[in-house]
Amino acid sequence: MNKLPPCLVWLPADHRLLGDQGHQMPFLMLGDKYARAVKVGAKAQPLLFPLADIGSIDELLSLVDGVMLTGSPSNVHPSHFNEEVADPSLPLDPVRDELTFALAKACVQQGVPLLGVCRGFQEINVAMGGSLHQQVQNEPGLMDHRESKSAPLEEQYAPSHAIIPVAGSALQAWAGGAAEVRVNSLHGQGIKRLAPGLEAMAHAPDGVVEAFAVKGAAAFAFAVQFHPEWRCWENPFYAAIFEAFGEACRARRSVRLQAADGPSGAPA
Ligand SMILES: N[C@@H](CCC(=O)NCCCC(=O)O)C(=O)O
Repeated sequence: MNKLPPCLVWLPADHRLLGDQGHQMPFLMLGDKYARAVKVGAKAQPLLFPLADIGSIDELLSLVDGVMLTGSPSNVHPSHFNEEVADPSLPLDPVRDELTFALAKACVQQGVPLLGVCRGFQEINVAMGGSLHQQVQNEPGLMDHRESKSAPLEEQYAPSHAIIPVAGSALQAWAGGAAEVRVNSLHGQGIKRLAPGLEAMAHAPDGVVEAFAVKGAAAFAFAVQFHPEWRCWENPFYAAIFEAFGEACRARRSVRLQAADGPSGAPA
């Protein structure tokens, strides 16, 4: 029996300047924990397409079985929801914005499994017509959803607040039917207006949307504001998210390989 090719998941890179002041160079970066969660949690092969641009999206999507939009210290540029930058000291990544907005919409249109995490969650919402609070902690009645940057990483990514799953949602199933589940929280931006094509799957105690599904999506199309990639193999809730994503990607691989073999199923 022929061995199946690996299940491939595209994770778009961050664009960052690294190096000493005055000698900084542009780098393309992907957080280890995102790639590791795809490999260990989804049992798929993480993939980078350096310098991928809007024009190459369709060609590159034909090569993969899923897309994961990761978190990042950079913010979605507020011009995408018609606002000026509130705090210019916070990092941006307009190159990433341009690719991921188009990529998220292409995944939904083409039925490519899509998982968004933190910044990726925010990107999908804005790409589909929603908006963000730029600094949730400054909004009356809302919590501070940021981490303590001086704390050890284990503390930064430890559960810090509860979320309440929406009854009947996929997130409630991933949480084993729990009425609430505790998650980590490392974000300053947050959903202000949920895009019309999205439906909330969970809220924080202050009402901030913490997870959503794409309405009527042909394939897996979910996003979460928290970080389930953090040691997902140690947390059944986080693990269930990546297991479901991996299953969706393997289903896509079957369809993709059949299409590559042609209508008769024989190699084209
Ligand atoms: N910058 C946005 C998104 C926050 C985010 O993705 N945090 C994680 C950064 C580090 C990591 O990749 O885990 C915001 O502040 O809302």
